[in-house]
Amino acid sequence: MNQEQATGHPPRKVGRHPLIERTERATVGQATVENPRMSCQNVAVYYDSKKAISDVTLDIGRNEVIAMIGPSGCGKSTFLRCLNRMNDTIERCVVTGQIFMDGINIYDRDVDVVPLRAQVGMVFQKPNPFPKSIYNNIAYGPRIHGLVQNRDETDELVVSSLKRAGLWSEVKDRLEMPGTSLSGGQQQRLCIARAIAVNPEVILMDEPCSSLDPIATAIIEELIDELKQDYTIAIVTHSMQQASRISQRTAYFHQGNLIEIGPTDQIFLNPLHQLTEDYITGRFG
Ligand SMILES: Nc1ncnc2c1ncn2[C@@H]1O[C@H](COP(=O)(O)OP(=O)(O)OP(=O)(O)O)[C@@H](O)[C@H]1O
Repeated sequence: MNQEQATGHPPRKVGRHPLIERTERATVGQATVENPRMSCQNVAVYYDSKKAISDVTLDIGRNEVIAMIGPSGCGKSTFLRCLNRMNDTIERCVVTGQIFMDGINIYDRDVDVVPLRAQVGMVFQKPNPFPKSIYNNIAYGPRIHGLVQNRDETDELVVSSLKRAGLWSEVKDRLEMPGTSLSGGQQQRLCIARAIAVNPEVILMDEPCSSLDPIATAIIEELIDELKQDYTIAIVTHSMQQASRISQRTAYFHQGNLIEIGPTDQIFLNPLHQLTEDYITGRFG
């Protein structure tokens, strides 16, 4: 009698135990998509001689929310920071491989990281408004990048960015107040509005709700769902419930390897890899 006959279930495609698969590098699932927004090829990251990310090949689709999940220290944030070269700001961090966007490898020597980081914006774990007014938190980036020429254009962009981030009605009467005077959830939406104001194509979010209460979290999740109509969003989250609520694809990382990538429903309901299953069922992590 074979396994399927014995158990009523088809055999797992990758069934060996995680502890004897430590050296396995191949990603299971569909890493490529048609017409990707970004395409990562054999990306590895080192902090000094320590390898934090090994050979990740993964497409980021257009207008999708892609979630990065995995146990603490598996490299989710490190990988996310590769997508807009934020790792360049970390001393002794070296990134190898290629990440293509609009046919250009963003790691090419002549790529200017300033416009890249506008095109691929970032929202951090802890809201980090500038020590400026709500208005100037939004206006600063567009002025620096030459996206606005006068006060009327700036006003218009500030209003539209705050509206898109779902914050306008809450702040329209206090635009001159410091950004830091807002609640944590409002500050995080201000940071999202700030990212939106410089006309990004991709928004990276590194655990954007981890410091927020459930109500503020629900508002941000709703916002992410709306924003995907116009942007691609890559989000690192510790919350599997959050990943399943908001993302269309999920990438599971383990010890610096991209173990599995696939449609979010499949990852949570019918993962292909034993390591993914162990993580989502709470066996470790
Ligand atoms: N600036 C740094 N210098 C040296 N090592 C680092 C640095 N940042 C991260 N690392 C190491 O790289 C590995 C991956 O870390 P990373 O923060 O990317 O993981 P993570 O999955 O996002 O973790 P967490 O879920 O806990 O935030 C870890 O071993 C970590 O200690």
